[in-house]
Amino acid sequence: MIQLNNIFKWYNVGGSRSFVLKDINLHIAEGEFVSIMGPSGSGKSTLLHILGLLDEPDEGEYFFMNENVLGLKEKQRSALYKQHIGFVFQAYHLIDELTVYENIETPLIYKNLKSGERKAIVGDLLDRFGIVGKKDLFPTQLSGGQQQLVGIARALATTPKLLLADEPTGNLNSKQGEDIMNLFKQLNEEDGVTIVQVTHSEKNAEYGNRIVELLDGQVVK
Ligand SMILES: Nc1ncnc2c1ncn2[C@@H]1O[C@H](COP(=O)(O)OP(=O)(O)OP(=O)(O)O)[C@@H](O)[C@H]1O
Repeated sequence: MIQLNNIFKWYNVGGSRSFVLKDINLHIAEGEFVSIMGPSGSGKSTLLHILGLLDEPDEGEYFFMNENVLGLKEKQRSALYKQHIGFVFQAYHLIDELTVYENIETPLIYKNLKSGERKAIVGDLLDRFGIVGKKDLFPTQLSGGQQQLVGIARALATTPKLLLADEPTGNLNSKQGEDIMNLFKQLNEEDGVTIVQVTHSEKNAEYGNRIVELLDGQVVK
């Protein structure tokens, strides 16, 4: 599903290159549940954003579902994202002016689904996540755990093949974190969703089946 070849990412700082990712080679097969670990600043989020087509490397190749992603035009890349990828952010990134229902519905509007279809999908997700009673509330009226559930429901609305999550439990208490990890495990095992998460937690990493360890922008394990 994912093949990264010799990926480099750098920023120009004070006239010289400051490398964030150095020669990353990574293969992730469909159906895997991978955890990216490593110290702060090692490049985990940058790598996840590149995998999610939200950022681009400065050098290297990225094949996602056999497409040479870096050769694509912005419009094609965004179409690929909308069709196959769901992204869950640590800080939820919900739209405060929209209700829970509308937040989950947003990616479906971008996908040009008809109102009736959108309604059915959002209804199912609200049900599955046990938040039917919250559908007319705004994000600020929810707890952190509930907001993250909405973030995950929104990421899953388009039934992505690949779910990317950047510290999805970072702002949650341990019970909420466990619930989300169990949900990821279930999505991976029962629905076949490929998952890549960034985590600082060994315990969370154990829910997956493989750990990729980054150190100073390089894969060390
Ligand atoms: N716009 C930028 N200009 C310069 N350096 C940047 C920029 N964006 C990110 N970096 C640097 O890239 C490095 C990697 O950042 P990244 O967020 O990928 O690390 P991380 O491993 O996810 O860290 P954390 O665990 O703290 O979230 C950091 O040292 C950061 O300072």
